[in-house]
Order: sequence, then C-alpha cells, then structure tokens
Amino acid sequence: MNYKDYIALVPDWPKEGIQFKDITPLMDHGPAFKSAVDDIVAYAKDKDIDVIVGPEARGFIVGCPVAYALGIGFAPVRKEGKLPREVIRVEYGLEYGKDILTMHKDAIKPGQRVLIVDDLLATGGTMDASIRLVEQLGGVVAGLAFLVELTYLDGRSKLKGYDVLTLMEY
Ligand SMILES: O=P(O)(O)OC[C@H]1O[C@H](OP(=O)(O)OP(=O)(O)O)[C@H](O)[C@@H]1O
Ligand SMILES: Nc1ncnc2[nH]cnc12
Repeated sequence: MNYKDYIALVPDWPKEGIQFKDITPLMDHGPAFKSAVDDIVAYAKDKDIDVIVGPEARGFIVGCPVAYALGIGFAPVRKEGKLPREVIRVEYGLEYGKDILTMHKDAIKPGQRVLIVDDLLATGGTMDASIRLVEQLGGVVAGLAFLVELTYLDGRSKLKGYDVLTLMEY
C-alpha cells in the first residue's frame, strides 16, 4: 500500500513556511488505516512490549489501536494541566513552538518494556520528551514507531540508540 496517497500536504499551515502533513485522509480510509496499524503491530510483535505510550493528540489515534490489537495497555503523554493525578513533566521544543509534556507517575512500572507511538517525527522534540518521561519512570524504551518521518528536520539525531520504525518519509 502506498500510504503517501492518503496524506494531504497543506502549504503554510499552521504557519507560513510549514508544509503540514495531514494524516486525516489515511485515518478516514479503513483499509489504509488498518494496514498502517497492522504494520506497527507486526513491528511490535517480537519486542515483548508491555505497554504502548502515545503523545497527545495524534499519538492517541495511532497508539490506541496498536495497544488494542496487542491486547496490552496504553499510557498517555499529555500537555500540561490535562492529567488529574500526580505527574512528572518535561519541557520540549516543536517545529512550530514550545510546550510541556506530562505523564502520570504511576503510568509505567519500573522495568516495563514500552513502545512509543506517534503519527509523525519532525524535529524529534516530542519523542525525545516522551522517551525522557518513560525512562524517568523506569520504563525500557524498546521501540519507537511513526507513520511519517520528515527527514529534512533530522529528528532521528535526537533518537540515537533507539529502534525506530517509520512507514513513510518526506
Ligand atoms: O517531532 P516534533 O517536532 O516534536 O513534532 C512532531 C509532533 O508534532 C505533532 O503534534 P502536536 O504537538 O502538533 O500536537 P497534536 O498531535 O495535538 O496536533 C505531531 O503529532 C507530533 O506529536
Ligand atoms: N509538518 C508537520 N505536519 C504535521 N504534523 C507536524 N508536527 C510537526 N510538524 C508537522
């Protein structure tokens, strides 16, 4: 399946100079969405994953069906002020801004093997922050999976030493 057929390229959004890669046509196409989720599930299969972690909001869309297919749990990474109980927090940079990400303190048990899933790797700031959160809680990051990688932003340089799957590159 050529997944790029289901990505809409939107110029100058959300800011001038940014080309936004819109995954909603892929989500809207049952066979393409299922195939993409299945590819990530296949990648996870031999990694003995205990829990899927996904950053708000598009990481939930991709990560939750992966967790469901594997029959394991999903732990959310959320922007500050969204999680109701005790959290740990990290600051991070984005292609178009800066923010704080948090996880519940009890979301990961020490030693649990984690696959972190997101829709897109841009500068790597979100994934780097998510890795730091998981590792602060004692989790073992066994893999990172994305639908889309923007190679021109070199997010991979922030992910050295980690096992990475991406389904399409721009
Ligand atoms: O590699 P980075 O430079 O960190 O960029 C990638 C992140 O940016 C987008 O999320 P965004 O923060 O826009 O939030 P959303 O999913 O709620 O739209 C995207 O879903 C990734 O999580
Ligand atoms: N260019 C882009 N398209 C879609 N999501 C993004 N997140 C960060 N950069 C992005």
